[in-house]
Amino acid sequence: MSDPINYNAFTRDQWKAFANAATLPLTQESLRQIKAFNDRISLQDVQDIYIPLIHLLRLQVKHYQLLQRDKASFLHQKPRRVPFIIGIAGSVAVGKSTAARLLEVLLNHYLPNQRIQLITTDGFLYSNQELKQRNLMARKGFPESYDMSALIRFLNAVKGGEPLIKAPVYSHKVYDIVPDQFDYIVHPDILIVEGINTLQLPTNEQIYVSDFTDFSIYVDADPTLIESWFLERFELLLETAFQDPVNYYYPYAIGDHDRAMAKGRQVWHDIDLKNLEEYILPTRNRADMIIHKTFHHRVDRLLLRKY
Ligand SMILES: Nc1ncnc2c1ncn2[C@@H]1O[C@H](COP(=O)(O)OP(=O)(O)O)[C@@H](O)[C@H]1O
Ligand SMILES: CC(C)(COP(=O)(O)O)[C@@H](O)C(=O)NCCC(=O)O
Repeated sequence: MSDPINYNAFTRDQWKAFANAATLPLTQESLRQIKAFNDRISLQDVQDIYIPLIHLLRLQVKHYQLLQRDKASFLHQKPRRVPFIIGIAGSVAVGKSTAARLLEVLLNHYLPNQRIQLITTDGFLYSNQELKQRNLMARKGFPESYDMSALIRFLNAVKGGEPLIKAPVYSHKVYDIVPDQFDYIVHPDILIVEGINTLQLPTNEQIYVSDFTDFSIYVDADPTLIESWFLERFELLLETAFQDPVNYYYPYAIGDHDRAMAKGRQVWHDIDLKNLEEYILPTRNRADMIIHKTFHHRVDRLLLRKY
């Protein structure tokens, strides 16, 4: 497929040249934080791909904050910090949460005066109990499985500057919403919102998640590769989180390994790939930036919206 006309496309080598020569090196502590959440992340990718991206984001944030200040002055309002929201979209298992956490560490390192917080839209999925009642257990991740109006209210509260905002929490470990557990959003300057639906058009709402995001990133890869990342993660989870008797996949974790992997392939094919093809991929060309990954999660191309 040819590139859409409203994007500039860059190879990895072209993109890495945009790194600022005066960039501070990462400290041992930041490197430790990156390795702590995923020791397979390539530090070459951090250097070549993510550091130039942080510089671009720094420009975006600076101009956004100036614009908010000037707008308040035009409207004779008291200036206030309006959070800048970064949306990260893409398929299940493409690496959104890994990219989001990496950006969080790097933004903390390179923008030390800004308060950075991270949230995932999984928390706005209906609970398994609610999904079962609605006959949606096989549709987890599809648009109708999220409480989109709660997500929109949450984002509106963040932008509106409410002092303490609660966000529900989803656990991959138990495969469900965790009752009575919340993430607390407290006056962030930058909020990263990661989730498959951050670029999606709503089914019932008048407002989109993307009405609240100031820079959106779509993490892209060939579906065959994403399937292999999904199955690798599934296999790892069989040995770890799925061993918890309350986990949805527990019967597979304690049963025959081949049967469990066949289940993983079926879930990928019938649920997550279907969701990718029908609802996620069609949102790709709404992103400000598309990060394309190839084998071993190596980023090979980037597309940046021109206007
Ligand atoms: N940059 C990366 N380098 C190495 N492994 C990665 C990278 N990004 C993601 N992964 C691995 O790919 C799988 C899916 O990533 P994850 O961030 O959980 O995806 P998502 O949030 O999109 O579902 C995980 O096993 C994760 O460890
Ligand atoms: C909760 C999710 C919709 C979100 O996915 P994520 O991008 O966080 O991996 C997904 O992990 C999921 O549970 N999909 C339903 C089918 C399955 O993979 O079990």
